[in-house]
Amino acid sequence: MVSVAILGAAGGIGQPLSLLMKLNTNVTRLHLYDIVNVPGVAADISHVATNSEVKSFLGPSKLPDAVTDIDLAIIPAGVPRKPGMTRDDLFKINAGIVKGLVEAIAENSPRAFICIISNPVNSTVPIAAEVLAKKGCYDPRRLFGVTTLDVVRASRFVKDIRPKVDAATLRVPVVGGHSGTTIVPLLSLASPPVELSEKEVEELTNRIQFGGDEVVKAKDGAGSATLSMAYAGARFADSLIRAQQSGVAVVEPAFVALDADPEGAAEYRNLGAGSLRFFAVPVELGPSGIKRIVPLNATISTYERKAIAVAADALAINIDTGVAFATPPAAQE
Ligand SMILES: NC(=O)c1ccc[n+]([C@@H]2O[C@H](COP(=O)([O-])OP(=O)(O)OC[C@H]3O[C@@H](n4cnc5c(N)ncnc54)[C@H](O)[C@@H]3O)[C@@H](O)[C@H]2O)c1
Ligand SMILES: O=C(O)C[C@H](O)C(=O)O
Repeated sequence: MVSVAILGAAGGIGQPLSLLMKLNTNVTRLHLYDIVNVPGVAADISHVATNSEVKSFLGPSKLPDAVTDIDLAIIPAGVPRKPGMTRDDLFKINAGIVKGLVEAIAENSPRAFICIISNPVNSTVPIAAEVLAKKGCYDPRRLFGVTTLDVVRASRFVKDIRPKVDAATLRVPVVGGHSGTTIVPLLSLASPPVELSEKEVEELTNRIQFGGDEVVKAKDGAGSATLSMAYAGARFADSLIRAQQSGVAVVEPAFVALDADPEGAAEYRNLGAGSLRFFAVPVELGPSGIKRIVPLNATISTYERKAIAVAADALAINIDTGVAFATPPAAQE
């Protein structure tokens, strides 16, 4: 029995993500919540011939029911970028949306896994952590910023310059955060290994860091990545569900609290994460969420080390911004 709530289910990501979760045969109940249009989305998806039940929840008065008795909440609610905007420009609107949704989850399903897609992930995840802590139900092993799209892009973009590579099985670790230069692909640790020149590494790194901008530009005012994000979000959710159900180790990247596994985090702290509370790392998932932060067990290049240092400076600001929003400085005393 796996009950999943998608909050923001009528949106560009929410709709295809809801469909993909309806196709997931491990899901038994699907709660679709939005502040607009969600009855139609739910009615439509409910006709797909899989065994799960689909229920629609429209508007804030239905939010508590939408998040009652759920195992997993996926949050793509909020505004997307338009050309010329950074993800941080979305903070003003999305911070409050994420805060309200996570409060409702904490009150009604305090043990649910929470996957946050809403940008800026580098700040919305710290907001969620603060909200959960205030509600007395924060477990760092159960809260995830979804960064799967970054590794999906990394695999695909390598394929673009090395056509013989299998994009579906190539794995490139991506660490740091989820915006611009906070996204740090570790191409030297691609598995299976890929030989790349210095110039290729620089160009690929830049493309992976700014892959989101390619889509924002191409959509020309109509939003940002939705379909590839729905694929990435469904992949992450499926990994989480499989790990919980079967106990089989599944590794995925995510932007998580490093204190979910202080021992596993040590290597990343030495590589440049320093004292940051949150960082994107590969995590091994198990029945209770994060089982461990997976070590790289390898030496990264000087270029990658420098990129992590750049990422860490920006991330410190993003994380502080999120924490200060959820717990204003006067209240932190
Ligand atoms: N983590 C990632 O890799 C990643 C990738 C792509 C997009 N995103 C982010 O995901 C978010 C959603 O993008 P989109 O393209 O689906 O946007 P969208 O505008 O198409 O959809 C957002 C949906 O959220 C709903 N919504 C707004 N306020 C809400 C509230 N308080 N409660 C519930 N639902 C609410 C809207 O009604 C809408 O249906 C954006 O912030 C975007 O930047 C993240
Ligand atoms: O680029 C964006 O604003 C959306 C998302 O974070 C992405 O990486 O595609």
